Amino acid sequence: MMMMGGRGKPVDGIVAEDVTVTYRTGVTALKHASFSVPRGTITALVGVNGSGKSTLFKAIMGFVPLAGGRVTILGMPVREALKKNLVAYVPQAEEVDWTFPVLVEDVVMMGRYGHMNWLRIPSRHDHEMVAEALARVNMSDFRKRQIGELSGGQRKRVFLARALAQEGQVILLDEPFTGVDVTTEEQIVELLGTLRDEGRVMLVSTHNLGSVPDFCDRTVFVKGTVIASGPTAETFNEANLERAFGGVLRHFILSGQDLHEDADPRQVKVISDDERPFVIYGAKGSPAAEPEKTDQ
Ligand SMILES: Nc1ncnc2c1ncn2[C@@H]1O[C@H](COP(=O)(O)OP(=O)(O)OP(=O)(O)O)[C@@H](O)[C@H]1O
Repeated sequence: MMMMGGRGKPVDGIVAEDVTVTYRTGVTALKHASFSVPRGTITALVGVNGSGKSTLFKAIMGFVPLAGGRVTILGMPVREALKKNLVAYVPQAEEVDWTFPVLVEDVVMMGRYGHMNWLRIPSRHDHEMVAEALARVNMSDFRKRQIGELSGGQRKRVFLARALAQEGQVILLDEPFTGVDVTTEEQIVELLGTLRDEGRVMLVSTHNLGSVPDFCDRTVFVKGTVIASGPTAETFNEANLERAFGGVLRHFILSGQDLHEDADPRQVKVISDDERPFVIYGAKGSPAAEPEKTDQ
């Protein structure tokens, strides 16, 4: 069944309208930011360090008070969506205390807490959901391992499994590809594609610009506010990249024509302001097609 708004309009996944966030220090990290993330899409959140990506996540998670504007999730205020366990968060590696002695399956079970009563005694269904989530990220064999013993990519997959076990309809992923090998990245991208087809909402912050046109239907460019957002095919262009990363990137060559002969054809070449070329990896060519709206 398609979720409908008051006037019969389909309800978007995440809608941020005119959002302003000012920290207690007086720093305004986001000013008048507006964008929407439709259901059944993967949306990239891109911008330089300090541009406000994490702040935007915090606003969606209800972690910071808004100085202005509003955020709705699946047509509900943030508080209500959180209460209903609809929002799952896959954190950056730095936000987690890896020395804390906890097993992989316990981390994933945390995703079930919101579904349990205050005694937090897992039911058979909870155990099944944990096993299924671990299987979906290919981490079943690691379920009895301490989280601290895992590689960066394995840790990411465990937190993705926690989001799956939570049955989050809105999944926020903060830098899921940092410290991850190519195979894990491919597995995560494939899983995100499946979750998209299930009609979930995914917002992914990433510094891996090259892969954005590859797997993100939409892109939100952040620089103290949302400077552009929309289908990747329309927004992921040199003008917006220049506006968001200007000073850092001078050229963004998608054509591949200027690439070295022996370069990987999937490379996208970027030349930084100080003329030092660096390369980020990803496909050139056509961005992911806009998926058809699913009736769910
Ligand atoms: N808790 C806080 N208190 C005060 N200022 C903060 C706080 N968190 C972030 N800021 C400031 O808000 C601005 C945006 O920071 P934010 O962490 O949202 O950026 P980001 O785009 O996520 O950066 P990165 O890519 O490095 O993770 C920065 O100027 C930062 O210094």
